[in-house]
Amino acid sequence: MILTGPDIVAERERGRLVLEPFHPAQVQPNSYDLTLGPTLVYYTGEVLDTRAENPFVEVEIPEDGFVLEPHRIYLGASVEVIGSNFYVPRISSRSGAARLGLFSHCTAELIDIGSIGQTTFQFHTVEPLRVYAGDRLGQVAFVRVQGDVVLYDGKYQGSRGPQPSKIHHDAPATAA
Ligand SMILES: Nc1ccn([C@H]2C[C@H](O)[C@@H](COP(=O)(O)OP(=O)(O)OP(=O)(O)O)O2)c(=O)n1
Repeated sequence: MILTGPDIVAERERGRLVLEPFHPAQVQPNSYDLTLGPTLVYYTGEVLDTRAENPFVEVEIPEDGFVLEPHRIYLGASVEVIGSNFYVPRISSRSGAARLGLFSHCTAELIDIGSIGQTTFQFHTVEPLRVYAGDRLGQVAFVRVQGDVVLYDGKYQGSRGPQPSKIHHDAPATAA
């Protein structure tokens, strides 16, 4: 089950979920709009590698916007710090952005219960698309859980700004 907008407001007031900064205008019927922060990160290597640190550059989005190009992944961050020890936040594009061909995450939509931070958008665009810092491109919904809760304590805890992949830090899988 997904919290309604009024329940998101009430649960935030009870301290059961984090949405900071909070603006009532960003509350939607069953989600909260997420805003693009001022920086974007993209990788510079020709081939990305799951077992190595991938070089990247960080750019400030100019006042007149930054054009996202297809065939590239851009990492951005939500202005909002989000999370909950009681619900699972789930992020997605706002429909208005999706209607322009913008994917705001690259299949990583689930935020772990107990993970509190600025969400990393993984932007992928179908056509060249100009975006601006402050655009409300994403949204977060809060899903009720069932079962015992184990709070997240992973490598992206407390994220601020766009976070490149840290998958190369994973311990190698042991042979079966
Ligand atoms: N679009 C997303 C998806 C996830 N996260 C953050 C919150 C999640 O709680 C954390 C970890 O997500 P996953 O468990 O999906 O990622 P990994 O398994 O790679 O990381 P870990 O090993 O830390 O669990 O990353 C994020 O900021 N933005």
